[in-house]
Amino acid sequence: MSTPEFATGAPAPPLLARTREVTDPGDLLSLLPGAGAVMSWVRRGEGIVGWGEALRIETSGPGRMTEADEAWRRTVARMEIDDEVQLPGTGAVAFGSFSFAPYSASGGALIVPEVVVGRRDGRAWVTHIGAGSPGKNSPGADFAGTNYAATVVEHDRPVIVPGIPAPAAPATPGQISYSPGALTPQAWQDAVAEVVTRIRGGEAEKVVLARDVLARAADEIDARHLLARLAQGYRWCWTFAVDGLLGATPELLVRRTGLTATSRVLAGTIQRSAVARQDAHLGAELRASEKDLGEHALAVDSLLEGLRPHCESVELPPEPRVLELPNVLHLATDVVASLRTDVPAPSALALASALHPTAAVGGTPTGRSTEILAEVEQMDRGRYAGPVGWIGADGDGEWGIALRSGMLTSDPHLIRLFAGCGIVADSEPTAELAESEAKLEPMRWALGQG
Ligand SMILES: C=C(O[C@H]1C=CC=C(C(=O)O)[C@@H]1O)C(=O)O
Repeated sequence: MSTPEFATGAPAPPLLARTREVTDPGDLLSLLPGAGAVMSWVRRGEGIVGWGEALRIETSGPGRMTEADEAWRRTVARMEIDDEVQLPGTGAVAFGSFSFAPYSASGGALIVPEVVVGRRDGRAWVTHIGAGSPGKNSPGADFAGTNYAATVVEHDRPVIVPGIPAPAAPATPGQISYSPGALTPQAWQDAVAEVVTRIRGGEAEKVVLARDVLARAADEIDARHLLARLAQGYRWCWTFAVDGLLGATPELLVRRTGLTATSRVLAGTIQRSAVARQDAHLGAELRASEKDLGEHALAVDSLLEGLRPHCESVELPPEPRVLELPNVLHLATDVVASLRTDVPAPSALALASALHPTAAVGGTPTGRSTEILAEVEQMDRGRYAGPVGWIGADGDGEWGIALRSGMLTSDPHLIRLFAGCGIVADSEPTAELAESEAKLEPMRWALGQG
């Protein structure tokens, strides 16, 4: 399978994207073939999965998202799009993920898969993307190399599209052993204490401090096993996979649908107790916690600051609500905004670029807090806590914040897991370590056998 790459300044090869409605293909994630890169943006059974690489756009540096956005626009302008379904996620689609830090060696990538399968509001579709040579432009075009067998509904008559048999079920990774990443748990607690001292000294108001943990598996790690588990256990999160980064995030940086932008801001956390019925009081406790409300307000403010210049109106509830996940409860605010009509609307990716990093993953003020976390964490976060999601040909798309995630490495037995916690003046190192453990739980669970 070829993986064309091009510098963002170079002309993109012309591509043809063809979308057809199909009968329901069942669980989207179980369609992912074993070999090669897999892509996912799935929540509660809906969304898109993709595989193969028709095109890859790689960028780096502070302009990594805006450059990718421009390269995508140029690519789309030269594409031929034959889309009979016309829903968000149909037609030409690129999955993407971008580093948290501007100068991270991880940079960012937009990947156009060869095959995308999606489901939304009870309708399902398959998109094939390939070289748009003249012979492939006819309605009955043959997409060589297609590896998805689908029943396409054309003129109300099912037509079988040739393909290879359904993929075999992914293998479990076997026994897992964990070891500290950049900092041991004790060293990370010391780092939390240092950040608290710096915050009390007036250097910043809030700093989100992250840690990494290495998970080594006895057998090779199959991303599809992790994705299936995450989607099963964390249905209300977005189960994502792009370029080796995968996870189940509860936080939506921005979704653009036409002139509407929506966002789900999370900050302020309480761990759930092992016994669900002992949880009843936790939501009220979280909603009354001055520390958590303060952390949350800063995250909302940072989002609004980035969003307002692009909007005619912004709506949000006066108080955060409590979002219940299997491992933690979060304070959550859903924001809905109408984009300006007097200027061309920024794409979903351009909006993600304008909003990243919010104080849910960076801190307040943004500049100083991100300097502090870079000094104290002693690691490159890579793509963790950066924007992850997808963009369509019209600029609509969804970008989450890559939380509750792991990055596959060149060693097929090794994955690097991440979790971070908002640190404010009255944070307590032991409590923050426990909170980070709770945030690692989805990925630990996904690696498990159960
Ligand atoms: C940085 C993470 O979570 C953020 C999102 C929700 C709640 C958070 C908190 O309470 O600290 C964090 O701001 C993470 O999961 O790695």
